[in-house]
Amino acid sequence: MKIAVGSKNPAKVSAVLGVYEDAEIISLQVGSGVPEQPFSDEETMEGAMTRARNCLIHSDADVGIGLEGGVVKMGQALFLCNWGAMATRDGEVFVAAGARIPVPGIVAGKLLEGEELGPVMDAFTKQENISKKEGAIGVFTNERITRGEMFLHIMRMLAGQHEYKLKMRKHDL
Ligand SMILES: O=P(O)(O)OP(=O)(O)OP(=O)(O)OC[C@H]1O[C@@H](n2cnc3c(O)ncnc32)[C@H](O)[C@@H]1O
Ligand SMILES: [Mg+2]
Repeated sequence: MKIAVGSKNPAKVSAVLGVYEDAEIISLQVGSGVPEQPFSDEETMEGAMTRARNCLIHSDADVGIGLEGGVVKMGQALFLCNWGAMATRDGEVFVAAGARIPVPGIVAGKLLEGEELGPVMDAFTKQENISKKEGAIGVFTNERITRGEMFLHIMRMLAGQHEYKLKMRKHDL
């Protein structure tokens, strides 16, 4: 099976590798069709789905994967929100969401002013490329859950839904 991932971000690509160890995996920079910083579940999920479909348009892969990070407002707090999508050649699209935690007020304030989480996290931690490494979720959970692990969880839910569908289809025959 050939799998195309719609991102070059190592935190995302490693999560796909973690589930599909034996597959041929390619990474492509594709459009998400949503703002760089999605601000709702709907927007973030749509970004993941568009990336997944774009992977099938721009490659000959059997399966396209889109992983997208955003934030969502709940009450007074902003929560990290992450979605994954898997598109297949027969037109199926599976989706799954990741674990969420609220971000500290100082970070939320910057995002509400229009800044992007990636650069805000780098400034906050005085480090570089946090979004490609442990991610915001890694920083704020003391690295008990890294961005890669969070996406790995999403990948398991995508792969599992795909497998279940194939299993059910076999039973129907
Ligand atoms: O190259 P791509 O695949 O776009 O990877 P990305 O790191 O930009 O990731 P997203 O577009 O999915 O995320 C949207 C924005 O939120 C940032 N972001 C999302 N989750 C993050 C996290 O856990 N840690 C740091 N930044 C994060 C990210 O850097 C972007 O500014
Ligand atoms: Mg991005």
